[in-house]
Amino acid sequence: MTALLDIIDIDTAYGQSQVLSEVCLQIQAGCAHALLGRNGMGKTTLVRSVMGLTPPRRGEIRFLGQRIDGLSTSEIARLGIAVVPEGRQIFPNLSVRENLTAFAATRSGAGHWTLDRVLAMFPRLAERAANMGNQLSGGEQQMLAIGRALMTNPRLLILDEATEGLAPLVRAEIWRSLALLRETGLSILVIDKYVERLIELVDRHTILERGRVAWEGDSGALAQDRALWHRYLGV
Ligand SMILES: Nc1ncnc2c1ncn2[C@@H]1O[C@H](COP(=O)(O)OP(=O)(O)OP(=O)(O)O)[C@@H](O)[C@H]1O
Repeated sequence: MTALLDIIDIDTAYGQSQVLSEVCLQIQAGCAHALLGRNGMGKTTLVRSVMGLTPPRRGEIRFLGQRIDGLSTSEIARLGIAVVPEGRQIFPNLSVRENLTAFAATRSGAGHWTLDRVLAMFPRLAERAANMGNQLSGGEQQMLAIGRALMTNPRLLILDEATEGLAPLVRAEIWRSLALLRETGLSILVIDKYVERLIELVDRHTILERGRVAWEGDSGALAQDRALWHRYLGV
């Protein structure tokens, strides 16, 4: 079966500084995958490699069988990969509704997300639909960033530190939304540090250690092996 995303043996560098070495990661359609590792281990760089922002120096990246390393970021996004970046990056001077509709895309066979559906998923955003981006709390901004990514009707949603800096109750709300998204069959790659929540949410995990894959396996195996958490995640 062709994988949805297939990262094959990539090396990625910033100038002289090589950050990723021989990284492989595969996500099947309909699956959720977590990318784990301590700070600075190369998780965001992997996302940048996939999106063509820092293309790999070696190796291949395939999406639905098609090679995407070498394509521009906008071409990759048009194929159906949406990223919710670290730091959210919503438009402060647009309303919630405008932030969402500015990104709407119709792609047959993928998702059919509409403004109404996104607002039904995030009732807090529905209440604040007319508010400006800069009037939202951190959690609401994060929901808006996820909603905006959904409006592109992605085949793969990538979330980089979606719960970073949020209060525990808001974080719980984001985790609930991600679980609902999973139930819709959306494929997800999530970077986060809350390994217990990730074990509940996703099917498979890849742990990066200094830019290399240190471990790969399913939630059952990661849940049982606390030594892995300690060695690679510092928890
Ligand atoms: N634009 C850049 N230029 C040079 N080096 C960079 C750049 N961005 C990141 N790095 C370096 O690459 C390494 C991996 O960073 P990356 O952001 O991918 O890690 P991460 O696992 O996502 O960590 P974090 O959780 O802190 O975001 C780090 O040593 C970092 O200093």
